[in-house]
Amino acid sequence: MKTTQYLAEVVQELSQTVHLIRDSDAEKLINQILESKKIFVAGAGRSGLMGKSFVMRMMHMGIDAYVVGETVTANLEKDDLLIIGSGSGETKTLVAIAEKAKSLGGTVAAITISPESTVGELADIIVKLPGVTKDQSEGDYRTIQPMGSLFEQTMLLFYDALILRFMEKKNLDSNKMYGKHANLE
Ligand SMILES: O=C([C@H](O)CO)[C@H](O)[C@H](O)COP(=O)(O)O
Repeated sequence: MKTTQYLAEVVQELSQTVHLIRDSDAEKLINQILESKKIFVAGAGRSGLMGKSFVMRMMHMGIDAYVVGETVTANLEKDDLLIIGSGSGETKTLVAIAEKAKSLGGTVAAITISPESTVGELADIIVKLPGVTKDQSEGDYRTIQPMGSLFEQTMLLFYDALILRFMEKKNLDSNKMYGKHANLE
């Protein structure tokens, strides 16, 4: 098959996953972000890369947001929210980070394929995304893509959709947000 035919298949998979996400879950997450003082986003590997792009856009909206593990990341306190993006919900470093956040009195949200996973069990808010886990052992969705690619792509687009919902709620537009874009690049 040609590369563009594969691309069309990927887009087709993504257009189907959209309908399997519950808006009520997304709205709970949005409201919690709006109520929280600081927002932390954690994820490993590719799931972590998607989280980084979400933090960047939150920063553009004026939200006090951090990527867990960066040199300049602030301390998590009681009124803060930790968002963990993990397909499996079993990545060891993320389990430890979720436990630590809970012990500090923070709220934990999980974006995952597996609400019944360890991270899912620790979370106060869960957004279940369709896909299959990286070992392809869990998930109720079939994909032509390797490992957790479908989940990771869905998560990136879900994060971008959350940003649009925020922009609507906070009456922001791209021009206002661009004023906060890095200019030393
Ligand atoms: O990097 C990853 C991998 O390439 C899977 O497709 C994963 O995102 C990383 O290993 C984290 O896994 P999860 O916590 O299960 O998302």
